[in-house]
Amino acid sequence: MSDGPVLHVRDVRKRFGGHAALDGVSLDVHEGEVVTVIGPSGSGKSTLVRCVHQLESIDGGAMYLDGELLGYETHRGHLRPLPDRRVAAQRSRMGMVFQQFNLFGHWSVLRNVVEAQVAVHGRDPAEARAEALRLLERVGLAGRADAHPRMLSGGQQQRVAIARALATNPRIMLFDEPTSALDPELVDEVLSVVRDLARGGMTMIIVTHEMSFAREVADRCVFMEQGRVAATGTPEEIFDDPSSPRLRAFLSRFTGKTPVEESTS
Ligand SMILES: Nc1ncnc2c1ncn2[C@@H]1O[C@H](COP(=O)(O)OP(=O)(O)OP(=O)(O)O)[C@@H](O)[C@H]1O
Repeated sequence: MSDGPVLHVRDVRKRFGGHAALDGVSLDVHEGEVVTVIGPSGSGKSTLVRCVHQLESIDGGAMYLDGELLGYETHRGHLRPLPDRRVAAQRSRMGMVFQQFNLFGHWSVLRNVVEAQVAVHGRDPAEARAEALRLLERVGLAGRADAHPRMLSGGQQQRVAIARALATNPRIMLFDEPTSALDPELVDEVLSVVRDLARGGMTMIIVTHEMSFAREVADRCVFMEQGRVAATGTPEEIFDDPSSPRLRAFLSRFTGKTPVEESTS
């Protein structure tokens, strides 16, 4: 572990065909910090966390976890991609929660939370089971350990996914719109688990369209637009005193307030 940020993202670029999904994104996330990422559809929010989790390769820039370069190593003075098993090891130091839960449907809830601990971290199965039960308790699902995911509501499935992501004791949690696939009445139960993690000092990046939550839970908020970080600041700076007209216009969609027209942008 280094004294620097847990996650350091420097000038990261990602293209899909001719389109720049990330156009030079830089971001530091420090120990215990909660960073929420907001912005219009297609602005690159999901791509950013997917690149950090190495589900997408990057075309430029660099990312470091605890000072260690992600996805590449230096070999004879040149960078080369890391072998898959080392990518997997780096990935296992981050917990990712997806919009669509991505649980294994043929496994019980308990096994979903146990398996990565045993397979990736080589944890003793009995220890992994005890840890999984502790985490299921933490997300309010200790009583559903033997259920299969299809027997659970979307909100419950997402809480299992959070428990699973926590089970490998990650340095950082990455949430990619964790409530977007949920019926409105199930959103709060998931947000309250994320809120508890924030209070507990977990380092997190949360991509979300839930504006009041993005404000409430964040130490720092990032507004993305067209593959760039268009604004970053404290929740007060972003939500109460938005510096750019485009940020104001974006926020007005959620508050219903009309932004003040300005000639420059
Ligand atoms: N696998 C892919 N192949 C091609 N284009 C992609 C791919 N993934 C993302 N993109 C494009 O990259 C851009 C950024 O997408 P991304 O999903 O990161 O945006 P977002 O801000 O998360 O949007 P949303 O809020 O709708 O989820 C979009 O133009 C999108 O169409």
